[in-house]
Amino acid sequence: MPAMSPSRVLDPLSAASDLPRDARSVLEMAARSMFQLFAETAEGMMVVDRSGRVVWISEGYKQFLPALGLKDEGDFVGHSVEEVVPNTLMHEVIATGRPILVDLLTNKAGTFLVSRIPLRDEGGEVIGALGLVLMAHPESTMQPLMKKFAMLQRELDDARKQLAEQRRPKYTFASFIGASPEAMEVKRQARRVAATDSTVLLLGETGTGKELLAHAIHAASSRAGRPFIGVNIAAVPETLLEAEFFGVAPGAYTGADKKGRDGKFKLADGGTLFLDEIGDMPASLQAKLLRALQEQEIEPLGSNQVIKIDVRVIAATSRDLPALVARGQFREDLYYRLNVVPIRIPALRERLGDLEALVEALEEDIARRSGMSHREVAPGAFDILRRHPWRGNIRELRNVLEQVSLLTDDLRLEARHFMRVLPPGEGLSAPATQPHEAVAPAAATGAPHVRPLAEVVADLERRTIADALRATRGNKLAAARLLRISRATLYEKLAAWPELRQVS
Ligand SMILES: Nc1ncnc2c1ncn2[C@@H]1O[C@H](COP(=O)(O)OP(=O)(O)OP(=O)(O)O)[C@@H](O)[C@H]1O
Repeated sequence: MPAMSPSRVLDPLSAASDLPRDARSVLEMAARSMFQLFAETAEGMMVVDRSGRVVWISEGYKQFLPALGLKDEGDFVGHSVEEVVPNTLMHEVIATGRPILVDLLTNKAGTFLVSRIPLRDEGGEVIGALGLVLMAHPESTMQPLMKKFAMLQRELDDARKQLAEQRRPKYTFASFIGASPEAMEVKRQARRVAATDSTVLLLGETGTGKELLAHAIHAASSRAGRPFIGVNIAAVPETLLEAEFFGVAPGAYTGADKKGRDGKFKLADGGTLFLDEIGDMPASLQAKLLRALQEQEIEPLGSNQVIKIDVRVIAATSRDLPALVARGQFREDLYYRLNVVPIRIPALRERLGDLEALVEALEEDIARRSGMSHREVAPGAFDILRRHPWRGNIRELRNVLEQVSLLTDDLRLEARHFMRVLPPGEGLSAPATQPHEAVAPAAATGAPHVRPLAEVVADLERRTIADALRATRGNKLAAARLLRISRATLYEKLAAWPELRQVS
């Protein structure tokens, strides 16, 4: 059977017959040159008729004949394509009229990246098909690409796993240690609210376990399989808060944020958003937050589109919100919107019945994490622990246990060990240290007792920050201004002295 000329096979664009002659000839030329281009650039090309018989092959295709066990073109053209090309799907393309644009064909000649396109007559009926070998042996040519792809895929899987790990609730109700009536009441209220979708307001001094409880509520809710996203409002600079909450639309900024960025509300979609230190929410953003809570929709910065979200909010504060409302520093409507289910977590000094269980659990956790041996706290030491005011609550208790464990190798922690880190009369109301107090006469020797400089400086810093917080009635932004430091720096310092967060 003679090879068919390309123009007969590809009678171009029957639909163009009613075009002006010029336009029609341009289209015909285009079709012909496309055919020419494919024939020359593809590694090989063949045309089969409607019965699946090969009617034409390109020069390039001839290179594959020996590997197919054929001597020359005569052994190929005129034969059924299924007979000469094992595993071909050309007949399927003819039967369905649907192209297979990219496929891998493997047979005795090797593996080929191929493309198969049906050919139609003027009436649209399939009259044959065109087969292209785009790439021979792609497994070797594309191996570096495949390797890179596999590596990127692995990295993506790892990152996804890590993210899921981070978003998985860290704590459950079992992590909230305490069996005192006060602790049991907190757990009862939290369990009850976990079964609903209500907004929760957790109230309590710093370190009482508000964040822990927020995780536990999320873990016990129907949203447990979705993200838990936390934002510490006080720790984010005011100018960045809006973007942090609501996200940034693509193109709103140049540079790093050009592509846009999802805000915490969007990231928490379907799950729980924990707003820590809600009392520090700047007035400028309170209205926007109220709208997000009420309408369950947000508007990313630089966009004029609203996005629907489905987020359960758990807010927390150690500050006196009604007092902030009374002073006009917190919107009343936002306060009522947040105060749907308030849960007050008692301070550690109000539930000293839990002290032993907490010490036991925290000691175990410290030993596990640090690799140090497990320490036992002697009964006598508990007298001291019970007398301490614990302004930093369970976080402070944990820090004290950690400090004492580091100071001694003794497996039993006695009162004397704790006395080294819990000085008697410890209290924030003590008068501010004057610089000369760094050198005080040592009672026994009469020689001056010189304290390490870093200790004295830290002490002074702590008291000055406490003074600033007292002067501003706990308003951290105002305190930072008084101290002429940034809000972020103030929060860094407060992380070291959490008990100061209560000062107001
Ligand atoms: N009932 C508890 N049982 C065990 N550990 C607790 C308990 N409460 C708090 N903790 C531990 O104390 C530390 C402080 O808790 P958390 O961060 O939840 O307090 P917070 O009230 O959110 O503090 P802040 O107001 O300063 O953010 C954490 O290490 C937490 O695991």
